[in-house]
Amino acid sequence: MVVSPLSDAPSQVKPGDLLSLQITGLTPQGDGIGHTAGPGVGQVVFVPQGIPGDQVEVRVIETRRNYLIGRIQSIQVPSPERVRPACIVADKCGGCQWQHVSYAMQLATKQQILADALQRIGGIPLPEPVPILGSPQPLRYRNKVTYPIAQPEGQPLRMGYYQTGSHRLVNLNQCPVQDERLDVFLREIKRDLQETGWSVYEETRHQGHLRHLGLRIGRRTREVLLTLVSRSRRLPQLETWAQRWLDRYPDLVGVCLNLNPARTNTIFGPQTEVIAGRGALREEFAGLSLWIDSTSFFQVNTEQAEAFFTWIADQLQLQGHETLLDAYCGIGTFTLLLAQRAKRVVGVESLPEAVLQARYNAQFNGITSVQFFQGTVEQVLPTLPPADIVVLDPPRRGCDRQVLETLLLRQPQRLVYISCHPATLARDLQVLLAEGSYRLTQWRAADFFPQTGHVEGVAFLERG
Ligand SMILES: C[S@@+](CC[C@H](N)C(=O)[O-])C[C@H]1O[C@@H](n2cnc3c(N)ncnc32)[C@H](O)[C@@H]1O
Repeated sequence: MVVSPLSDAPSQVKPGDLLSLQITGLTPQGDGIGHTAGPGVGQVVFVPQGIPGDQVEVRVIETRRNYLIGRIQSIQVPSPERVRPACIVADKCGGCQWQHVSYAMQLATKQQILADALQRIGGIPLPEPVPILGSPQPLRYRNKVTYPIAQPEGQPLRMGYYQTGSHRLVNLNQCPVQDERLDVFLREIKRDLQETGWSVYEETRHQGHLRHLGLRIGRRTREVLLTLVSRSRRLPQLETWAQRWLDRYPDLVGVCLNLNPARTNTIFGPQTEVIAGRGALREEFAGLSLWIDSTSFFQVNTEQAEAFFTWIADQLQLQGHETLLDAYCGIGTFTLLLAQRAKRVVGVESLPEAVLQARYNAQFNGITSVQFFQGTVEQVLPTLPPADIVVLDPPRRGCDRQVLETLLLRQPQRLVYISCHPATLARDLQVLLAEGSYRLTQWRAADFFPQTGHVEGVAFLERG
């Protein structure tokens, strides 16, 4: 039965019904949003692969209390923003969600996602649309990839990304969002891994060894670091294979082994050893020369991180006499950039190996006006002398409540909150703005992950 949305009452829709819909919204997960007719705007229908502007006929495959899920049967009128995906497995691979959406629409949607979070979760009225900094490259931007490996019984070894919402691997031979110089490693190392005869990890039984292949590239230096993640060291002739790869690829500077014996979805385990070559690659970033190892956090989109961090530093208009605290500083990427413009910068980071790299990077670049502390921001912040400006760049879960309370107590003149998750940014801003001691002076979105629904945001707060 085809149900016209104009005559349809929401409660009557059943699995199997056909609906004719106009798609008006897009979720970060890549689902189009439409509405049935009915009282008010009708019932929400999520339509995988639908995009705003599409007129579609969908088959209802699931009915829930508050929404329906429909599968596209036919696109009656395609949206002008619908584009041909750059990737041949875009409809299966869970790596990207928005390959079929024009880059202009991706940016506009990300602006809206950040605005919605700030307004609805943070209760922050926004007088104007949120500006956004688009990525210099919408494709071929990733400097790092980590591929799960699988080998179903009697079949060739597979390597790629999981299908959306599952642990079924989509086998890849190239990926249009990763640096093109990594494609050859993906193809040829996969072939070699099959030849090694190493047993591949099987997650349901927690058996086998080889789990992931990690690749990282210095976009400016071309240096590549290859990391195998394994449940144990039982990979016969690993050293021979590692040396063979170093001899074969002039840009490959090191082969590492990360041991992850746990039954977990977390990719890296706590221990990494260098099998051949070096354990870190060198990269040029905003006038700095950085050393980056295989497992520490480094922004995945080098050019965009450089543009965004430089823009943020420009907005601060540092005069050279300020003291700053860079909380959640990773390997000191932003800390060292800021140190070139301020009197003194302190970085705080929980991962010991990232702190070691940050200290080494400071020394390597001849920067003496920085100091790095290892520990959680919650623990370390109360012990530090006051800073004029505090930069926060926490992981997706946002700041610990204790961190926000310490900041409200200490009241630094300015706060800069950089975030990779609009919902937690909005939640934390609401706390910081609640008492009226801070006001929001500027905000902006940035696209670090084109072809996906992820969006970064930054908010500037000033005391008084
Ligand atoms: C989003 S990254 C930002 C890194 C850095 N600002 C950059 O752009 O390269 C967040 C960092 O916070 C660290 N981290 C996570 N929780 C932390 C905590 N409670 N205290 C200190 N650092 C933490 C992570 O190890 C990671 O390096």
